[in-house]
Amino acid sequence: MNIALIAHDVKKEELVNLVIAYEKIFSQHSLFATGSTGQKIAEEAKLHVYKLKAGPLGGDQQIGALVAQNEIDAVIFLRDPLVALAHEPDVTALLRLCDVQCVPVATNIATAELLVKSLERHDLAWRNIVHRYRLERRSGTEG
Ligand SMILES: O=C(CO)COP(=O)(O)O
Repeated sequence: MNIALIAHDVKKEELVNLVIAYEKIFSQHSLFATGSTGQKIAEEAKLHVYKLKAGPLGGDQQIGALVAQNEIDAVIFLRDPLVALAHEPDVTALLRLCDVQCVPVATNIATAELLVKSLERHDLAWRNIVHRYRLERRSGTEG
């Protein structure tokens, strides 16, 4: 599965701790992250992360583009709920696209932990079936 990890500054430590605590599970998936979040996870959790741009410089939108292509299977986005950010529209757009594509998204640590445990139980395997079905339909219409 392709998992997107994003955290605002006050939540970065929390996200890194989650990744370290569930390193065994996260190491079985491909991780994508906005710039500074990805940097911190790579350094502290020692896992490979595909790093996109920093959130305020378009990283949220890049993750959103992957979600729109249905290339992300789950998003953990620990937001700072107490401040308004200059790139708030990007955050809202990303969450909207998750709803459009029915991508599971966790915005706090409690839900994030449930999502990680569901990865372990392969609860998201249905997404592979959907991917395969779409690919087959696409190749069927091309041929
Ligand atoms: O701002 C962010 C998400 O909106 C996070 O971006 P960084 O991971 O680059 O700090």
